[in-house]
Amino acid sequence: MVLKLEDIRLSFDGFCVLDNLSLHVKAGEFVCLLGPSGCGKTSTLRVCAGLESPLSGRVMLGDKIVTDGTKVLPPEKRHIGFLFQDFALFPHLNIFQNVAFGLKGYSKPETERRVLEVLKQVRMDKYAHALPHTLSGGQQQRVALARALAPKPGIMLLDEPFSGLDSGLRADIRDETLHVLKSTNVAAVMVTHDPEEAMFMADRIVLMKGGSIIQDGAPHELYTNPIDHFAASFFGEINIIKGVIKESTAQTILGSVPVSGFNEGEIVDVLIRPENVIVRPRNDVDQHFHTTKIEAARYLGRDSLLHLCVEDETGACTHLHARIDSQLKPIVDQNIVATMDPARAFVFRAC
Ligand SMILES: Nc1ncnc2c1ncn2[C@@H]1O[C@H](COP(=O)(O)OP(=O)(O)OP(=O)(O)O)[C@@H](O)[C@H]1O
Repeated sequence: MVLKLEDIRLSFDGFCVLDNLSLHVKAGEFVCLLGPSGCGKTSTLRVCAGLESPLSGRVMLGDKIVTDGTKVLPPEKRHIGFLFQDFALFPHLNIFQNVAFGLKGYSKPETERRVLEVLKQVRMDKYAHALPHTLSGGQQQRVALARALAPKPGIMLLDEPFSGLDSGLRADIRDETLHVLKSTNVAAVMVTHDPEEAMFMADRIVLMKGGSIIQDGAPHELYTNPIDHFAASFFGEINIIKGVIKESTAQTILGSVPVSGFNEGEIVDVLIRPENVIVRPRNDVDQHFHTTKIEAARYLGRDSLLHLCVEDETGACTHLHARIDSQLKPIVDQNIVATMDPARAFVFRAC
């Protein structure tokens, strides 16, 4: 393991911010800390960096203990690379000097070789003599990445590094950052509150809430096998409908889902992603399906969003969202049949 956090407890003014948090990161692994604002992502990163003293717990970098309770090795002695939202380049130093700044104990020729090597890696070697203010935001972020990587850190810590960039540039820079980090095989821990960004970047996502880790796994595990309502709904909009347990299935207005561990007759929540609501035109043999109408259809580019009204036996309408291929042309008011793939639905105790 490159990084180990064990049972970290951190509080500010008596308010618990990290509650016995443990996290292990392997060599070359890209881990994203994901969660809503205030859940403790940045605090976790700051504990890794040595910028916070936890009440208890331990941090190890490789086999070295760098935080043991309140004994904290300072950040500059940890051999860690940092990349933050504000690039924090020194305005009076040119790009070469900015990157060379963190290289301690290198001879002059070694410094020159290493600086040009990392600038080349981020495609900024042509700008070695430029001053930071003459570069675009994306170029400055690439220089900041080169500066962080120059001393060959054991691990990189990234705190929302792309959030200051506009959306087109952000996509390019995060793609490039991922490839550069992967090519150097450095382990990385990145904070983000954007689930799409986490899925794009991460080998592993650590989902946090209220100072604790809720779920930890590969992006597809969190998306396809969420542990609870919060984890399921964090990765985008989700339909929540009621189900009744009958003979080991949750029976819903969109069909039944096989389950175990619930009591007969129990009311449960069934969570269905809009892309898992399947619609087709109603025909004569469909009497046993609930009456469903398309109330509105919105073209979103790659897919279309349908607002559906599914009527139950009493005529009450359940409003659901479905995402379908935008090539299909839905007709508003059309009578349809709505079902789902039960293997992609999530059943939880009603809350
Ligand atoms: N220096 C501090 N003093 C007091 N409270 C703090 C301090 N730093 C963080 N907190 C509090 O700790 C909690 C966790 O903050 P943290 O910045 O780690 O959350 P976060 O998940 O990174 O949020 P965001 O996505 O908004 O940055 C918040 O309630 C925050 O107000």
